[in-house]
Amino acid sequence: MAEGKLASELSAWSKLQSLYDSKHASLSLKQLFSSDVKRFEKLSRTYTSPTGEPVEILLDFSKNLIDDEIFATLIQLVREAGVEQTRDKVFAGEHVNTTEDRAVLHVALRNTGVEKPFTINEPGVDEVADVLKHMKEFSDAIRSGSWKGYTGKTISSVVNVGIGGSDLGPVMVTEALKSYGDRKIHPHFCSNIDGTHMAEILKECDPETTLFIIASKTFTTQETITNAESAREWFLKTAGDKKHVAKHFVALSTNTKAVTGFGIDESNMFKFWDWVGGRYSLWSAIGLSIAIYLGFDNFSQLLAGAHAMDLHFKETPLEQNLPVILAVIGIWYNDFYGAQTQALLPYDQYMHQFANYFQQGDMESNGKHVTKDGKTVNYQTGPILWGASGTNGQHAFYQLIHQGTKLIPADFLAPAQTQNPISGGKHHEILLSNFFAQPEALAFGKTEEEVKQELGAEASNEILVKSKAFEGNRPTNSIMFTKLTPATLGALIAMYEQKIFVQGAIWNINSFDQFGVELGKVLAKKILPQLKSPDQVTGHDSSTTGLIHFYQKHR
Ligand SMILES: O=P(O)(O)OC[C@H]1O[C@@H](O)[C@H](O)[C@@H](O)[C@@H]1O
Repeated sequence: MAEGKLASELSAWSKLQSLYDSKHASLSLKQLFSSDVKRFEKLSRTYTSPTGEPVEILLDFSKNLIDDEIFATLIQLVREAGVEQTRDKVFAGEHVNTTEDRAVLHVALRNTGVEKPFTINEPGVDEVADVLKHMKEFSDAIRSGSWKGYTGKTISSVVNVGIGGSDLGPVMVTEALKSYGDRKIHPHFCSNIDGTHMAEILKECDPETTLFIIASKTFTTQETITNAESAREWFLKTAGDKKHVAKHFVALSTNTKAVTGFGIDESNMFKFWDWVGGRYSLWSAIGLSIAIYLGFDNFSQLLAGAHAMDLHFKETPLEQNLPVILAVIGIWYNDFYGAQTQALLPYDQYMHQFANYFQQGDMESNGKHVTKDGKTVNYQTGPILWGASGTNGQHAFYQLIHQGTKLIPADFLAPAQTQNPISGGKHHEILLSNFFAQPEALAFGKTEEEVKQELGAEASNEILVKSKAFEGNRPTNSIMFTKLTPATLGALIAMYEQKIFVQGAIWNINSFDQFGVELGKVLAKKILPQLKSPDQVTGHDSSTTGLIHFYQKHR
């Protein structure tokens, strides 16, 4: 076990460096495939959910710049870094979030009412079932119409007011599982402090039929509290009496005092615990808007799908373990090839928020340069994560992935079955043909010879030949699943969560704090009162002062 060590001090790390040095110039996907007809068989894994609804996920990682020796050494790195021991500490409720002295137990949120639950003894874990029950009762009441607004009408708009982890998960999941949603209920998500966000949402809502869910782990986040106050002001303008707030405002939080201070009744508060990180909280009470929109059964399926992936992650040998494989492939490019980014490219329109969601999940978790022992790392940590849904990305940024100067490892994801087989399934076949074609083109490219053959008479135009050639050898993972069901989505999210965990454990950083977001918040609070007049603008550099003065002149 590697406590206290930088990843670069591990012997597998040095071995990977020398493998990179000796092999990278000659590693060719074309050659790797032609020399081994069983490459796909060897370098792909099928996940079958060990519990719950049947979920099948195929991870094909054969189109990566690895051979047997590199893959084995990457797995050795996981062992040497003590990832399995750290994983077991997480599941045992040890305080692996050391800077905040907290357990990290989002796995406990999806561990209730499932087959083969883990035994986790941490205060609060025994309350999970009660909160889920409360969420079920409440979401059922909203959906059935038995919960009435202050004038006796049923609820038709639900506005989740939250930001970061209290927004992105519900936004992504309600979009991804829209085909399971109740179209009589319109979900809205207000996150930005920009008044435009709330103002535009309120234009679509009626105070008599709108429920506001104030979602904030801390209940101190400036954006959320300000948005919540404005929503309450808007509501009271019509409703008049403050007693009506109880029918239209509920809170999701760990902070009872601040919730009741805001005027929300404790019985309308859905609690969670400090061992739930914001970016891992969609499984908690933060998922209330999901449960209302999809129904509690679908929400439970989402949780059960994630639990099944947790079981796989905890119990499957490293070489067969999906999150582990994704993690080490990512490290290979991030730390040895110098790749700066990682693209997530789902070929499913419902997943159009997936990359946005994991921008917080990955970048807030692993955007750290200090190890758990306070040392500064001498290697790259978290990648820049980005992406968009296919085929839209193809017509926008794929040019750079295919022919640009940067190496962009990319995960392609797609369902075998569409939820919308319009025009006899024609759309889905076209979509999937693109999903299959892009990784193939990226891996194998097109030689100048092939271009010349195609060009015929124009083949003597050397510039054209060079411009039309694709060098290939650009790595991808392809991830296919049967259909985007709630359980499948739960498994996919958990798979990436655990991938992020494995990478953080190898880099020996704390993936569960986020102090990097604090400084800007503090400075903004200092600046806010200074905006009133130019003579109050003090204590800044000339650039910041100049910008504030410009605003004051033109407001
Ligand atoms: O849920 P809260 O407490 O309002 O926090 C919202 C977000 O606040 C941000 O500052 C944090 O970086 C996120 O991790 C968090 O999700």
